Amino acid sequence: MKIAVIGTGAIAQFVQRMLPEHGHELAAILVRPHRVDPKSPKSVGSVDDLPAGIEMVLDCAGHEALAGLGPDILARGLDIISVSAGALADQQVSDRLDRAARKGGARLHLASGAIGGLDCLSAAAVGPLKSVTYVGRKPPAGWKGSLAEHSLDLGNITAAETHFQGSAREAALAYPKNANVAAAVALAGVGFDNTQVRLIADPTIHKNIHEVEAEGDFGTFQFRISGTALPDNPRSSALAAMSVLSKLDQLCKPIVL
Ligand SMILES: NC(=O)C1=CN([C@@H]2O[C@H](COP(=O)(O)OP(=O)(O)OC[C@H]3O[C@@H](n4cnc5c(N)ncnc54)[C@H](OP(=O)(O)O)[C@@H]3O)[C@@H](O)[C@H]2O)C=CC1
Ligand SMILES: O=C([O-])CC(=O)C(=O)O
Repeated sequence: MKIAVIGTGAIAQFVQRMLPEHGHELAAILVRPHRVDPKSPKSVGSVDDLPAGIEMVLDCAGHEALAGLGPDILARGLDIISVSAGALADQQVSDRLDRAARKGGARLHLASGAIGGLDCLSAAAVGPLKSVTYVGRKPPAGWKGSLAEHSLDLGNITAAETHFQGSAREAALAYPKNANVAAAVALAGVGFDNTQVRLIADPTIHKNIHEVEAEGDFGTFQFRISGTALPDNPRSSALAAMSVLSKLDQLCKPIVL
């Protein structure tokens, strides 16, 4: 496929690097207008400047990019694969994306991101589900630049500290760079308002640990992943970048899991 990637950060760089190996062509890199690289013909500063023939847009940039650029892209009939599930916690953003996708006959595909087990949760939700809880635990550096800094001295904590407890909607809105997993779990399971979330800064760990527990007519479910962060961003797990490519692969296959 001929691909446009939004962003040039840790996830975007990983995805851009891997595209040829997965049989795709990186045709454009969509950045903020003032970030356009005059030395790179692929660098564009607006949806209008995307070259003809793009078949898929990969949002590797976060909530602001999906909320700001997503509707225009979808309304033009272009599908998006996005890492920014948490942006949908804002009902207005979600409605705008939904309307644009219907108008353009396009689809917004949410990458599973740094978590797994979403297939099990969404099947179990048919049951229905009784409860879903998600606990996100990262080393202090993984919470830099987030709301955690308001309640914790991240550089000096010596034991695990909870800095957020509430619904997935509150988590996703308050932690746009850290709680997309909470949003994905919510969307697969019992929704933004009924998913209970706890976020923890833990100086004793070196991985991003995500745990989900669910209960319902299907039985019980426990999921735990200990994810390696991307070298360029301790906030983001490598699996989140990998999940963009695996979603892209799935969309290209005649037989899908
Ligand atoms: N689903 C999941 O499990 C996960 C999701 N994420 C989401 O992915 C996002 C990106 O992660 P990561 O790559 O590590 O972050 P980085 O901070 O390394 O990179 C973010 C990139 O996105 C660009 N960007 C942000 N907003 C816009 C915009 N409106 N238009 C164009 N470009 C934009 C930034 O450009 P600039 O420098 O100009 O701001 C930068 O190039 C996170 O913010 C988070 O929301 C992250 C981890 C896991
Ligand atoms: O990358 C991770 O481990 C999780 C993350 O940032 C998110 O959920 O937004």
